[in-house]
Amino acid sequence: MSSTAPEDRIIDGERRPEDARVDADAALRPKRLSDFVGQRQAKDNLSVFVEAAARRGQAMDHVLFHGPPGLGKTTLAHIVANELGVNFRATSGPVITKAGDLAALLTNLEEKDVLFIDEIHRLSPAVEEVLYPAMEDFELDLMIGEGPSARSVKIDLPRFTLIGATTRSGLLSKPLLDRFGIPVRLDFYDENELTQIVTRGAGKLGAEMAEGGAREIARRSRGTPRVAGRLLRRVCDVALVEDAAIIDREVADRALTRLEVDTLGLDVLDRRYLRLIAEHFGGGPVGVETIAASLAEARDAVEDVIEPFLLQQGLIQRTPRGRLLAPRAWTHLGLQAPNNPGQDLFGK
Ligand SMILES: Nc1ncnc2c1ncn2[C@@H]1O[C@H](COP(=O)(O)OP(=O)(O)OP(=O)(O)O)[C@@H](O)[C@H]1O
Ligand SMILES: [Mg+2]
Repeated sequence: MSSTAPEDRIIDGERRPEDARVDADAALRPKRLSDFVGQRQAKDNLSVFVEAAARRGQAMDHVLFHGPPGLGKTTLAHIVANELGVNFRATSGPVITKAGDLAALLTNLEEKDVLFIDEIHRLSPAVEEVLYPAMEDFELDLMIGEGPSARSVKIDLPRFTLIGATTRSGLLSKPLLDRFGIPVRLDFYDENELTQIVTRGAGKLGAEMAEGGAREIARRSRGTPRVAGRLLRRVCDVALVEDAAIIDREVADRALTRLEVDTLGLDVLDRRYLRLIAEHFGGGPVGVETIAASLAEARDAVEDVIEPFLLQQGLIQRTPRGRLLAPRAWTHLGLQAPNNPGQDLFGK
């Protein structure tokens, strides 16, 4: 059995080094809310808050973007700063190791600026402590010195907007969560939205794309724009080598099949996950620890990278006793479900 590390998968939404160029590519990344496809509710809300802030002439309330990787959290953070017409300063949870690092960032902000903290669930508790009064009262409480001579000083900060992003909002402490006035959850995109994104992306890459080709790529992109962008580039490569003048459904299908991305957008690792539960655990329920160990993957990777899409697609279910294969997964694998499927479904 070939072992595909999560970071090697073409269809995982997680950011990879090769994406850096494209993610950061100013031409590909939508810059205005109106260019941003999908996430209708998030966009509607944000546009109201942006306008209200502009009318009041004040900093916008703090925003938390949460949801699976590659759905547009960083993109939206840039867009918000852009729409507000303010500076965008970016950092990330693991980079801020000391309270002083955060203090330095905060004191360098200008009035109404956006401070973006990616992977905000990875802030250390000591750094979080500094963040609370900064978010709430725009004050910095710093301890200077150590031991008996230590004293605390308060520094006023400009009113700023903190934008946090996380794939794991469950790991955020309650006090931190409570300080975000505008929590925004991003969800997987539907096929039409991704078709639009692929079509637009093909235009920017200068590729001839038929509607059927765009739709085929969209269908197999796991509801994730980053995956759509990645598949698009690979399909374009194949089309180039094949001398295909236009990318239609057949060209896209051939290319994606060659990349082992199946009709639901599942790859080798997803199918291994599903087969494992089907063939070794009779369809489940089986605990996530057991699954992770059997796949030789980290539990985090299983929960954050593999499962969200399988759950969203109704291929698996989460029960108190573990993961259970849904009827759709049996059909997709071309396997017969056991006679008493789902006997645990009703919490017996
Ligand atoms: N709605 C969208 N329309 C067009 N392109 C999009 C959209 N959302 C995301 N993208 C593109 O998908 C890629 C990933 O987006 P982004 O980096 O914002 O995701 P993310 O949610 O921050 O991911 P991560 O959790 O890994 O940080 C980028 O190339 C971005 O341009
Ligand atoms: Mg991001």
